[in-house]
Amino acid sequence: MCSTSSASRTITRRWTVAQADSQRFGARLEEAVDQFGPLCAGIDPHEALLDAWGLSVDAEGLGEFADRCVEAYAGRVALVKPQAAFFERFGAAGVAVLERTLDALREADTLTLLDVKRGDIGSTMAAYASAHLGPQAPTHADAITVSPFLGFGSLDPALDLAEASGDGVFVLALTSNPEGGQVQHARGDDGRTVAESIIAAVTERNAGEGRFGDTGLVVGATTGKDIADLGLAEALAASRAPLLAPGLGAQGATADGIARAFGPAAGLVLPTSSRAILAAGPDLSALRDAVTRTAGEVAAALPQP
Ligand SMILES: O=C(O)c1cc(=O)[nH]c(=O)n1[C@@H]1O[C@H](COP(=O)(O)O)[C@@H](O)[C@H]1O
Repeated sequence: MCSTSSASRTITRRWTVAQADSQRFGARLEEAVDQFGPLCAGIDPHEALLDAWGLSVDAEGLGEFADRCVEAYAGRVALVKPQAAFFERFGAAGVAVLERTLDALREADTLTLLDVKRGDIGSTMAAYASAHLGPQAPTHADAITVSPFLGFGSLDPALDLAEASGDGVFVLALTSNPEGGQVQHARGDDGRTVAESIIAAVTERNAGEGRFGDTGLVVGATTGKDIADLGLAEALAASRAPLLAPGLGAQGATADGIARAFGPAAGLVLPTSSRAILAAGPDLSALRDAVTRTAGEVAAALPQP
């Protein structure tokens, strides 16, 4: 009797842990990458792309653009990254399109990373986080990008809400723009670069997690020379952080170049492309072909463990 109830408690506990685990962002991402490969496809409705697709440069054109992206991306890639700026520029109507886009991808079981690069003092950060993380959030994504340059600790409200709700956070570390080094390569009193300190803080958060922790890092696909010069490849490989690597295609990075640049960390990289894929639109089958081709190139260059 006693042993039966202890066995059933063990089974219940195992089930609860397994259920919680499958709801964690890192676990969901791992499943998606296993199924679709590591490509993250971006939705960046630049004005030039709206024009090229024959759409009006307003919330209506934006809505048609985003709907077409959902049709092309859903069920074809591990992760889709809408860039909030291109929606917010159209005000409330643009934000409504963003909400509808995130909901449609969720309905299709495709993970979303909302690129909002939020960063503020902790109390304000909590409000930013509640806009996007957790099921109560009006503009809910599976993960968001955040900026740690007000100090890593200022991100705590977002990291804590993500942990509580099973969502993820991607922390900027080494960005793809040339100006980033001015801040990210600077060294603190301990001799470490800012980028290295951010990687260390994320590694601490991901301790004990599976292949992907819930806290990712953003490391531009074009930063190969910096990764080598600053000696960061081993630290990235040990971080358990999904490594969002924007810059594939339009910014000059290639899938093979990303594999070389990240070396031992290559198995954690999510190469990210927006304009290079979107240039294939507006024709839906051409857009789908571009997604499939890019996903194939990325999967071949970055074999999964
Ligand atoms: O956080 C990002 O996504 C990001 C970080 C970075 O270092 N560089 C970078 O380009 N990005 C974003 O990634 C996307 C790159 O778009 P494409 O250059 O068109 O592929 C844009 O949405 C950028 O805002």
